[in-house]
Amino acid sequence: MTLSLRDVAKAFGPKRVLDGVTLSVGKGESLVVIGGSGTGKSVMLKCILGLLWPDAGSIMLDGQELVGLKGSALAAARARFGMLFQGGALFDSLAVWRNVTFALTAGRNVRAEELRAIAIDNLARVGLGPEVAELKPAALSGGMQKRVALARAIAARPDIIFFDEPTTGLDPIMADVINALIRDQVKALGVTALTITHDMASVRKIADRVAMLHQGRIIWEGPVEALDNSGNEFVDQFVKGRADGPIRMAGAGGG
Ligand SMILES: Nc1ncnc2c1ncn2[C@@H]1O[C@H](COP(=O)(O)OP(=O)(O)OP(=O)(O)O)[C@@H](O)[C@H]1O
Repeated sequence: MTLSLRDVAKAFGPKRVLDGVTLSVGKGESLVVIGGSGTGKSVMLKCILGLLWPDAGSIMLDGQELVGLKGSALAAARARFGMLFQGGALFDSLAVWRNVTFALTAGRNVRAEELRAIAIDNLARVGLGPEVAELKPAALSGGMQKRVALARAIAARPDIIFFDEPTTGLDPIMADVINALIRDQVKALGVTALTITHDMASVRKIADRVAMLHQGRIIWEGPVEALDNSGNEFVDQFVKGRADGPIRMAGAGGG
């Protein structure tokens, strides 16, 4: 599946958050969008998911315009999406296997034993044993919850998966494990992936290609190998995590 944004704009009152975002992700490709806090990464993702409507521009999914879709047409497009949210967003009252297969039951009558088997298969893909299937999310560590959330994101075999800050709240070692699982599963399933993050370790591990959002536009994009020699001073400052440079953050001090 190919996803392409063209001149996408979104403002909240006088505040222009997206100011003409143009970006594509090709079939089977893993694209990571980086950018500082408040640069509009989440707003961009919400526009793609149909949770916000852009003021202008086009978002095409395999040649179909998503902007303006409603009702069953929007639901059909979304059925091709998988998502891993920042907090994992598991349902506390449901056993892990119910969480993993949640999207598979929508409007269909599938036998519990069949769902449990699908859950166990997808849990194995993220390194979790079948005993985890019966537990409630609250009984799991943060790292295990992320694994379950990843199992859920892949269980419906979506055409494209969106990862929203997939390593938030994890220690660096667990973050590396999750990043490796994401990369391996995305490649194994041949799924298209779009990730938003400011975690450079994630970027280096899961990106084929990187795009940087700054002041409402994509100011640089290139293969992950080019990140350290981008020739772009904004990218350079971000990648190296320097307070000093062309990017001025509110509250960061300096001039
Ligand atoms: N519904 C809304 N109404 C008004 N302003 C909004 C709304 N949603 C987002 N914004 C503003 O848009 C800007 C971009 O927010 P967004 O959450 O997309 O940033 P981000 O790049 O995802 O940041 P972070 O990395 O910190 O999550 C912020 O200034 C935010 O306050």
